[in-house]
Amino acid sequence: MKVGIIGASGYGGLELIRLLHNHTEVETIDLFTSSEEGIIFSHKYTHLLNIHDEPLLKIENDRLADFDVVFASTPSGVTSELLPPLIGRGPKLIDLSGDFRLKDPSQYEQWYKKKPAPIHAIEKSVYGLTEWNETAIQHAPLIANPGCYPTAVLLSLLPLLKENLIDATQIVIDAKSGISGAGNKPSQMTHFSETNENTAIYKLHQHQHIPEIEQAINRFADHSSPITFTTHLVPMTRGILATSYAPLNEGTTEKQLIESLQETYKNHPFVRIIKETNKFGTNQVYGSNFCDIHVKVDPRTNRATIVSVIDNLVKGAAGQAIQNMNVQFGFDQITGLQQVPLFI
Ligand SMILES: NC(=O)C1=CN([C@@H]2O[C@H](COP(=O)(O)OP(=O)(O)OC[C@H]3O[C@@H](n4cnc5c(N)ncnc54)[C@H](OP(=O)(O)O)[C@@H]3O)[C@@H](O)[C@H]2O)C=CC1
Ligand SMILES: CC(=O)N[C@@H](CCC(=O)OP(=O)(O)O)C(=O)O
Repeated sequence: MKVGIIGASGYGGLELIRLLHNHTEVETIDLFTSSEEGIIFSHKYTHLLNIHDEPLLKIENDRLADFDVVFASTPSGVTSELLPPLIGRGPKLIDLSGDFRLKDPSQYEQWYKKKPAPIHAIEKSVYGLTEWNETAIQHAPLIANPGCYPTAVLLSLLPLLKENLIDATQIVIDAKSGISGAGNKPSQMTHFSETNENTAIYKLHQHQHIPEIEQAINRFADHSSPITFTTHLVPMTRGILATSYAPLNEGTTEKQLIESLQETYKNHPFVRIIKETNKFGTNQVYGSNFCDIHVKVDPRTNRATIVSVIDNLVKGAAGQAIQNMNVQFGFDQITGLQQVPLFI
């Protein structure tokens, strides 16, 4: 199949390239740019020498319409204009940005502070949390790939919320991300001298993933309480660790929590439930499409601590996008995504 990537030079784009090169069904990968047309890609990124020595292409709808699938990995506010004219013109569309995730356009305006996508396009888009929305993804013309934090949080919480094992009104989520989550554009926030030897909380109560997580909890687990969600930047390149705390509902045991997770994901190869562990961290999924989940009850407080880890660029972005492509095209979900984590 023929693949096009818009935003190829960004972190999500580079990860798509890395993973798609091992995909047995992919014949060609063409790379698009909004700012560096004609630049030889391997001159910009030496690690792609002898792999992508062709020039970057200008983004043009007629050209994009020829692909089987087009991935867009661009900043928010770009695909809301770029992709709607391509819906139904041929390629399956997979958007890694937040532009089509929120079903209520006023929420997008409020949290992203940008103009929302046209409502007809939002209505056609399907939320790409693969393990929870596979049937809809199969027929979707446009996939709204989930945010990195929501992927880690939702995969760990949805089974327990859906089965009413934990108190949905009292969820507190404390999440930490590596710096690649902020993309390749340098900023004050990601400057080495301000991130090295530092851990910082950011976007307190204002993070754009709050409404995305709440929307998905409502949709897939039928609870509508607001969540407390905080994000932290830690001095590492990749990885997200999300720790959620929730009181147990009457009668819930730790065994039930573990069994709920195991049962939910028994046929899902990328979600691993880690039963016993003293150490649980982002390096156990680094470079892979796994989401690992661990849950433990504190009998002193009767609260559950639910921890999950992903690689933000793989399961949190490019890997899940390719998993969704596999579902759309009827390939085995693991095709191209069997990388063993780079532990050390
Ligand atoms: N980094 C992460 O861990 C995750 C990111 N995301 C989301 O995925 C998207 C991409 O993220 P990421 O790769 O990190 O971002 P980057 O900033 O690293 O890359 C974005 C790329 O988009 C292209 N671009 C910029 N402006 C435009 C424009 N106006 N039109 C077309 N293309 C444009 C640029 O390439 P060029 O100048 O060549 O056009 C740039 O390289 C974002 O929306 C992000 O929020 C989602 C999950 C995780
Ligand atoms: C470390 C870091 O800055 N991470 C980004 C995650 C970006 C992302 O996935 O945002 P979208 O919803 O726009 O896709 C953030 O917290 O905003």
